[in-house]
Amino acid sequence: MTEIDQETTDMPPAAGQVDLPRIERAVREILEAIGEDPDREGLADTPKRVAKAYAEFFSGLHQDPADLLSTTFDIGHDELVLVKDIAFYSTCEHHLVPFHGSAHIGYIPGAAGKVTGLSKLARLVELYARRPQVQERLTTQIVDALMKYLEPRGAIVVVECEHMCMSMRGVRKPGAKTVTSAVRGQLREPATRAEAMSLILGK
Ligand SMILES: Nc1nc2c(ncn2[C@@H]2O[C@H](COP(=O)(O)OP(=O)(O)OP(=O)(O)O)[C@@H](O)[C@H]2O)c(=O)[nH]1
Ligand SMILES: [Zn+2]
Repeated sequence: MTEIDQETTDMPPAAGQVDLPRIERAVREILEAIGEDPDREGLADTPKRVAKAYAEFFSGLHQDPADLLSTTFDIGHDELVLVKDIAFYSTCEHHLVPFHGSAHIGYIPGAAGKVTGLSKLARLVELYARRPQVQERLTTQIVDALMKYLEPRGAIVVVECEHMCMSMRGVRKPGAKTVTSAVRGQLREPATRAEAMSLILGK
């Protein structure tokens, strides 16, 4: 059980703990409900494994973007910074199955000149991906965190994903890609936005 300080974070409410034994009990219950024998050899350790996996899949609930983005530096760069093709896995909050793809993140540093380490942008994607999610919220949470902590002139986030809930079940359309974008500040201006989009989409 991991406790966190909710006061100082902008994490969702009730995100304070992962109760591994409770997940184990629930997984055992699901195995029985689908007509399996949770005590057969191959499944004996499965509830434990799933509990550990879930703690990992949802670890972003217990992380605060402030911890990632509060260390910034000024390197006198006031043009677009773009990191593209940040691969990630997330979990669809409707079906609890994966969706996965790439995020592309760009921002134009603001008057304060705040620039963050490039890896922090990838960590920011992980932080929001490792929660029960929908792609639209993931996209806006990333861009809003950039705006809040880096105070840039503008920011853009484009996310492209395949959703397993559309591939392996339901409508069963493997390969269908969902693209979402969120754009803030100066990057909303047509010329700047077009430049960023052409850099993102020019593979
Ligand atoms: N907008 C959005 N929809 C999503 C996302 N992930 C899954 N969905 C959709 O959420 C919807 C849930 O629809 P429901 O009708 O409540 O659930 P369902 O009966 O399982 O739907 P089907 O997938 O059509 O079988 C589905 O259309 C999913 O494709 C996402 O990230 N964003
Ligand atoms: Zn889904």
